Amino acid sequence: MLEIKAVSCIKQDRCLFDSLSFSLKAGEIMQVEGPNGAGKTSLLRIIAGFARADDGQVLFAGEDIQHNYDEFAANLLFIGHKTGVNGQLSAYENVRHWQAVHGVRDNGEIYPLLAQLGLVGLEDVPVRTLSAGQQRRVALVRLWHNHAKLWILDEPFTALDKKGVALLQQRFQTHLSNGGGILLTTHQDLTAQFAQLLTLSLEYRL
Ligand SMILES: Nc1ncnc2c1ncn2[C@@H]1O[C@H](COP(=O)(O)OP(=O)(O)OP(=O)(O)O)[C@@H](O)[C@H]1O
Repeated sequence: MLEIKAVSCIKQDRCLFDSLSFSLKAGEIMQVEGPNGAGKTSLLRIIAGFARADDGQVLFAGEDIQHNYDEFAANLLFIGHKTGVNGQLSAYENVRHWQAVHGVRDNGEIYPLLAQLGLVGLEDVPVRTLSAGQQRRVALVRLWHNHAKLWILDEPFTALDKKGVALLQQRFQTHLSNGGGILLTTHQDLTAQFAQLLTLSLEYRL
């Protein structure tokens, strides 16, 4: 699915990583770990094509993502630190917006889905008035409403309570068994839930 070939990244004259190579196959989950400032977010942004590597290549389905970025983007779901939720809109309106972007009509699934995510009674208030964990749950609705094969998630468990964490882990399992791939950063220990977890450790380099 994904192949990272000799990727390097330099920020503020500091080499965060150099000649980094690895691959992620369908059905695999990889956790990128390392101390603050090691370059985890920078790596995810390069793989998503939001930033250019100083050297190296990112391939998706055997093709450099820069050659046909639109096709890669159609297969990618990225949720970063900034969750992409519009705080002025309600949860319902946010989901409608994401659907509209993907040309999907309202098929009556939004309210049941928001209920599944524990947002009953909160569907129609501005998202900015919700708690941090509730706002995160709104952002994560996209994981239930998207057909992207590759998920790149920067700290997706942030602010979630135990039930939220379990719900998200369950969703990951379904995605993996459907042949999806997941690349994520998290301080959550996922080894018990994902026997097949791959780990990439970045060191803080001076
Ligand atoms: N756009 C940028 N311009 C300049 N420096 C940057 C930029 N983005 C990141 N950096 C620097 O690159 C380094 C790595 O940042 P990055 O956010 O990738 O780390 P991280 O491992 O995700 O950290 P954290 O665990 O704190 O989220 C930091 O020292 C940061 O200051």
